[in-house]
Amino acid sequence: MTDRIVSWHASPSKPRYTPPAGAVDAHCHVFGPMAEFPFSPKAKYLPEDAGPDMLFALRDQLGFARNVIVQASCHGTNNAATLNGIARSNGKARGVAVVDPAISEAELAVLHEGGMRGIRFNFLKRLVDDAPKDKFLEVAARLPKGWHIVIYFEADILAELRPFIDALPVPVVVDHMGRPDVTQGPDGADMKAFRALLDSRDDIWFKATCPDRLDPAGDPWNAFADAVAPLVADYQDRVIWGTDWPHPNMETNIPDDGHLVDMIPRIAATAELQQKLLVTNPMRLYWPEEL
Ligand SMILES: O=C(O)c1cc(C(=O)O)oc(=O)c1
Repeated sequence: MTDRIVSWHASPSKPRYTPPAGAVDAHCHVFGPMAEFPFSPKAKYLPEDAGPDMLFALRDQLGFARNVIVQASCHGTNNAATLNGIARSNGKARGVAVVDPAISEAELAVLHEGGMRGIRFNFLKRLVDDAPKDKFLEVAARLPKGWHIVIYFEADILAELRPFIDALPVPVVVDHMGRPDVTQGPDGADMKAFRALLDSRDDIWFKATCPDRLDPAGDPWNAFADAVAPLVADYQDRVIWGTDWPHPNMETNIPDDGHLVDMIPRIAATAELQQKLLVTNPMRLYWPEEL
């Protein structure tokens, strides 16, 4: 591994769109700081430090109230950096862990105490060495009460993953909609397959995230808006939103986070949809005791 990557915008703009009170950035990460929380020896990228102070400053600038910090693959199965971010948030962050499937119930309870409310299974070959479905199913069956599974995969393996997803015994949240080709439009093959997945169970949720990763035409990401708005409207009670800051691996076309926030009214046109996307839905998953 060579140089450390800076994958985030140096001076994101102030968004024109103002999120509703209590809005949750429900997909973001922290990197390090490395001196305190070293990266995994198996990490596929080595980022510069992007710690909790930076995350919370961005949260405030963008007009959000809370964060869900998802353990990034560069930290492997050591969740210390993510737990540190949650601990320093004054109750304004919760998280999703990545665990060794052999983790004990006692260790899972410690993660729950630390604010974790789910675990992530990552199927992207460029990010992880292996994704053992049998072991994932085993640990999925013994999660703390109320937890869910976050799953990250690309559209071309959705068909192959269907039996595995069907067997997951808790609610499932799909990262970045399983990376559909948004240039196919709202009725393209990838969106059809993803809708079929959502129709197969009413406890499969998704993140309407990452125009920067999914729309090759770049900002203002018009194909993303066209393809995703109907999905948000049709499945409005099980969709959440996040910045994806600090945008792991984005070395070119790094998004302006203010512009990402300005995508929100384009995929959720009414105040009612925005309230569900940014407040009600993420609160149901991450702070249900407050509802
Ligand atoms: O597409 C990616 O490169 C990516 C990586 C990670 C991670 O490294 O955890 O998380 C994401 O949400 C997206």
